[in-house]
Amino acid sequence: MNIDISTGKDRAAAPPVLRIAHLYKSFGAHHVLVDFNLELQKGESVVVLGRSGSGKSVLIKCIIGLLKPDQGTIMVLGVRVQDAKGESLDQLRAKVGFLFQSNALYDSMTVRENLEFPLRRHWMRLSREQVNERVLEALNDVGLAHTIEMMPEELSGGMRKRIALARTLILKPELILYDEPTTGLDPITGKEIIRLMTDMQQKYNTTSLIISHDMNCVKIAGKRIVILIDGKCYADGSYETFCRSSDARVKQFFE
Ligand SMILES: Nc1ncnc2c1ncn2[C@@H]1O[C@H](COP(=O)(O)OP(=O)(O)OP(=O)(O)O)[C@@H](O)[C@H]1O
Repeated sequence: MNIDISTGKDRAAAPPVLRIAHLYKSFGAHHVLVDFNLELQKGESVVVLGRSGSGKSVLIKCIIGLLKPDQGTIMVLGVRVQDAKGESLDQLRAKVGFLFQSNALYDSMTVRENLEFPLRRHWMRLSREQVNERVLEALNDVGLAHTIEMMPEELSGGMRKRIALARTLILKPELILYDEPTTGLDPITGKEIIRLMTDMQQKYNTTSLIISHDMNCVKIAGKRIVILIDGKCYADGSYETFCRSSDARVKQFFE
């Protein structure tokens, strides 16, 4: 049996939410991802840790279909991302949430309108009342119901990150991809965001893939950590295991 360290479940029992097999991506002679492999089961939270320029963003862009891999397979919820087009790509995108490093809020829209936007795009059949309920639930989840009529520019960086998280959660995604979620935040606010992410992951039993080089993020959110070195999954384990590692390339992150 292949037991998952974060959920205690047999990895082989259910199909993975995300399966990346033999992924290669180069830019000219620069080989960024070289036979990268990773599987995430439902409910898992995995942090991909890597130095600046190691290929974390390239990895996430390949997963969401923004970059085309040179070789390999990326399966998200049973769909091969490289083959998904039109309606099937749209359906897949509704099930995968993405928290951008920049938050990507619309500055000309209120918080309410920012949250309604993805709902209107993917859940067109919801009534006005249902939309209101979903917006309020998402805002309550992140503790910011009082900001509903505010503009993004009136919010602090930490609040904007929370609103961006609420906007991701509103579609109740099965998989959430986080791109450096603590960038630009002070360490205390950063920790609050990570705790909120882990609370939400438990509440909705979502699967999370977080790319980061913030060790607070790794410690709090990463029950399972994958270290990206030389374009590969160099090591896969827990924070505690890596803290005890004698491998110099692992130790450089955990010392
Ligand atoms: N579109 C592109 N064209 C050419 N090279 C690219 C492109 N996108 C990324 N790269 C290169 O791929 C490498 C990995 O970039 P990537 O943005 O994935 O790093 P990262 O691990 O996310 O770094 P950071 O933590 O600093 O954000 C870099 O050397 C980068 O210059």
